[in-house]
This record gives sequence, C-alpha cells and structure tokens, in this order.
Amino acid sequence: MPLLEAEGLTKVFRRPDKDPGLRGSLRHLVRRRYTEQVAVAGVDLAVEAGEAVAYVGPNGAGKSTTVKMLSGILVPTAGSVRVAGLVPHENRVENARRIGVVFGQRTQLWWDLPVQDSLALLRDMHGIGPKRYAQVLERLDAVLELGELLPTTARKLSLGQRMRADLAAALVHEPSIVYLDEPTIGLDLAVKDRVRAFVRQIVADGTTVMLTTHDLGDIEDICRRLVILDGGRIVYDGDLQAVKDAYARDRVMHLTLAEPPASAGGIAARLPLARVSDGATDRELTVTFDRLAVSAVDVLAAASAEAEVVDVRIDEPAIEDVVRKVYAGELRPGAEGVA
Ligand SMILES: Nc1ncnc2c1ncn2[C@@H]1O[C@H](COP(=O)(O)OP(=O)(O)OP(=O)(O)O)[C@@H](O)[C@H]1O
Repeated sequence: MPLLEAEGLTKVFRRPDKDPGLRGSLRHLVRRRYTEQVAVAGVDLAVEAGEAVAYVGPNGAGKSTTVKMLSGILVPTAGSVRVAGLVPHENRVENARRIGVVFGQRTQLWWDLPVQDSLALLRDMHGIGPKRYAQVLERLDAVLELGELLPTTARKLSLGQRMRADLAAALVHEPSIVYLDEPTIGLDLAVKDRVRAFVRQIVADGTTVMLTTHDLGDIEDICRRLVILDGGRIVYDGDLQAVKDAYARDRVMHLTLAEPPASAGGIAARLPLARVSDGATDRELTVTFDRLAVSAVDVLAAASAEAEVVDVRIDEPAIEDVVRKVYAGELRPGAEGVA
C-alpha cells in the first residue's frame, strides 16, 4: 500500500470580490460575490515508502498548496488524501508526528534560541524520550556535523549552517515522510553537496522524500521520479532519467583560453556535432553539445589540441527547460518509454 495516496485532490480558494472602500464593503455585505481560484485541480498521486519524488512546476502551479494539504494545514475542497493511513487534516497532530517539513526560504527554528534549545523544544513537543533523543541526535550529528551549531542562536547561523540545523529540526522525530521545499536555495556548492548527500542518506535509510525545487542538480542527485504540475494538474509523472535523456541533453561548456584563439574554426572543425561560438571575452569560447552525441572529454580534447585551455565550466540545463518542453507538448504524459 502506498505511504502517500491522493485521489482527485482539489483545492479551490474563494476570494471576496469587493470594490474598494466602505461602500464596496457594505455592498459586499448585501450581495456577496467571490472569485474562485483553482490551485490544485484533481491530483492523483501514489508514493511508496522509501521513494524520493521531485514535485516541480512553475510559480503558482499548486505545489505548496498540495504540500499544505498533505501536511494537514489545508482542507481539500474535493478528493481524498491519506498519508501513512491517516487523513492529514482530520488528524493534524498525529500526522505531524509522521512528517517533517523543510522550507529553504524560512526556518522553523526559534530565531533567538540556541539551536540546541530549539531541538529540545521539538523533542518535548513530539514527546521523544531522552534515550531515543540522544540516539537520533548522534545520528544527525554524524552527517550534519551539528556540534558547532548547537550553542549558536539561529539568527547568527550562515545560510548553510541554518539549513543543516533546519534539517535536524525536521528530522528529530524520525518522520516517515519529509517534504523539502527548495532545500539548497542560496547555498554554495560544497554545502549543497552536503545537504544532497544527507537527503540521499535518509532516503537510503527508508525515509520517503517529496522534493520541490528549481535546481535540476538537487533532483538528479536525490530523485528517480519526477512529477510535473502545471495549472494545478499533473502533466507528467514518470522516470527522471527518461525525461532528461529525451529533453535535457544539451550541455554548454565555457572555455577560457590562455590567449585569444586565431579562429574558432579549428575547434569547430574538430567538433562537427557541436556548436562553437564566441564567449563573453575574446579569450573565451562557448561550446554547446548534445551529451549523448559528444562527451565533455571530447570537447575538452578538441579545444586543447587547438589552444591552451586555462579554465572550464559546464552549465547543466535547468529543470525549467525540461518543464517548458513538457508544456510545449514535446513530451506527453504516457508517451512511450517515458511514463
Ligand atoms: N491562501 C490563498 N488564497 C487564495 N489563493 C491562493 C492561496 N494560496 C495559493 N493561492 C493561489 O493558488 C495558486 C497555487 O499556488 P501555490 O502557492 O500552491 O503554487 P506553487 O506551485 O507553490 O508556486 P511557487 O513556486 O510560486 O511557490 C496560485 O494561483 C496562488 O495565487
């Protein structure tokens, strides 16, 4: 049985439609009018225990509204939802014991308290005994290196430190499902890697993860399944690798050379399947290539044969590019080999 199951999950917000000023308010009292906003429109989703699912879509697609219904904060307008056998909004407290939530842009730590006090408050709120708490903290410390953070108030933490502390706060009660919303936003690469490795570890340990992010790296590192939401509806639910192979194959390599090249023609001639163009300065070149047709090593070898390469950077395609292609109808849900 899936750990998380939603059928026809729908949320319609109703906003009072009134003219400004007192007269508008009075008129609204007499004749009420509302504008309806369908935020989530019949989502069917089944997630098995231990799965890691990327839940993506453009701004306003309905991701947060879905997560709020899954965590019991919002009551669905229609449809059904069960998380670990419970209807979240009917069992908010019990549901809260089973889930963890991390918002990259907000913190659930008490701003003016040392991290250790925030964690202790959460321990008490969840009724965790001292022995179990010590074990969990030890396990979290081993991967998140909490030691230096514990005596520090949340307001004094760097963004990366705060994220490590927030992950600990979300996991201190060992939830079976964790919702992560942009968990690596604003973090530098080293910290990003660490957060991703940690999330991979909890997935390997059996935790179910639902990840909302615009960072393709997060998704690739953590999830095998991609669910794309648009206008409140799921437009794709399937294997991440299939989508990437089909629609996110282009890589862009930025090369910095020791000297301006006599011409980009030599490199282009060695790479007939790639597109070579001028970079931002006269010592830079940009090579765009399909990673299934040409490897990054081939591109570097071709460039090095023609000029002295002093620096290299590769841009990965953004998940938005993939999402945009889905909207353009280039990838259809249920298409052969991808769903
Ligand atoms: N409390 C609310 N009252 C009225 N409308 C709302 C409310 N919350 C969300 N909406 C609307 O519902 C739609 C879906 O919003 P939601 O926040 O779920 O999208 P999202 O995919 O999480 O977007 P983002 O990536 O910007 O966070 C939007 O049109 C939003 O304006």
